[in-house]
Amino acid sequence: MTKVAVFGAGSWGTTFAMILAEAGNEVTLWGRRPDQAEVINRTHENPEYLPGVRLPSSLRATSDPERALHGAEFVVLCVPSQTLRHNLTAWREHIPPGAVLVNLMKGIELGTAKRMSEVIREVAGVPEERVAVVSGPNLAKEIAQRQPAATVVACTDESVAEKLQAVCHLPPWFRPYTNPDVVGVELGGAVKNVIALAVGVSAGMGMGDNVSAMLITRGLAEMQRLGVALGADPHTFAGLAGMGDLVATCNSPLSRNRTFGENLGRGMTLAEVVAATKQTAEGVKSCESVLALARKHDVEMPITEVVVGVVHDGMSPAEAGMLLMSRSPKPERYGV
Ligand SMILES: NC(=O)c1ccc[n+]([C@@H]2O[C@H](COP(=O)([O-])OP(=O)(O)OC[C@H]3O[C@@H](n4cnc5c(N)ncnc54)[C@H](O)[C@@H]3O)[C@@H](O)[C@H]2O)c1
Ligand SMILES: O=P(O)(O)OC[C@H](O)CO
Repeated sequence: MTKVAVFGAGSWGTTFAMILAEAGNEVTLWGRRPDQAEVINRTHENPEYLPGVRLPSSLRATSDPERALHGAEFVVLCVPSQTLRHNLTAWREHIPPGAVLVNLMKGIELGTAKRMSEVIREVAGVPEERVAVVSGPNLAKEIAQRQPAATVVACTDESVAEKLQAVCHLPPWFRPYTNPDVVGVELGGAVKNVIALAVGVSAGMGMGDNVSAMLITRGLAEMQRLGVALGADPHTFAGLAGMGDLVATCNSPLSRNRTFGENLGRGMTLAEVVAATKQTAEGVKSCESVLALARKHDVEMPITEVVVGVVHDGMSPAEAGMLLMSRSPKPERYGV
């Protein structure tokens, strides 16, 4: 039995912990509130994030990081991206030597423009072969309701990726593929949230499927351009962690990022949308760090530019649309 600690008892952390427990691992789920851990242990439900979903009785919850980490071979991290550095700094002294740290988060750190695996390596002081990423079209609510899903497990050490793949493989429900391209898999997850905000804004403005297809396809081009500049394999973006997640997130009413954008497109103020958003919409903060990364590497990301404009700089959705549609005409494959 493999011992796994999952940090973050929100929608995805709880769902992934459920998959791991049902796959036969010994799983401890850490949440920051003791009352939440107590409710999970007593009722086998996480009513705040996954109401009505029965969790495996073998899944234990705790708010004590040392207890969660004791003997863990895999340490899965699933807190909001902007809180990772602070949290991991507090947890690192209890991480067992040799444990593999697994990133489930889809954000880029504000201020440093670092990917989550970079933050993990830096804070925990572990080499790249001990850091893995899991990312793909994985809307937590669908998976928690036992709809089938596939994902990508990435690690530069393919034997580590294969071990993690085996640990979270749960036929016929959850199917992980491996990929050595950590940079591409991680960027796919972060950039698709920014594009989902744009698609949401257009939907909120009453635009139809041509507009969303245009944003998804040109969003993919932005994602790939940035990825290639950062050394990713361009093929990764045609896979589950690129196109797959982009399509799922941009089209789904379950997506927090798409919904956030939709509310802005309908004319709600930023403050109203923030107040209406109860869960983590990573693109709202990460659009700024994705843009910083693009500028640092001299990569053009026009959709990301206007998303930052609308979300943070008071640009109106109509103005954003005008700016995108008034750009100079180009061949489709210009700069990818
Ligand atoms: N929900 C999904 O469908 C899904 C799927 C794949 C990946 N992800 C990614 O997983 C990550 C987590 O998302 P989620 O959906 O679980 O979010 P969520 O909003 O459902 O849950 C976030 C969890 O983090 C906790 N939290 C909030 N602030 C914290 C802090 N300062 N310190 C410690 N814990 C804190 C919350 O209490 C909650 O338990 C995000 O990066 C998201 O992009 C989500
Ligand atoms: O709800 P979102 O927008 O955070 O998207 C959830 C997942 O990342 C989809 O794969």
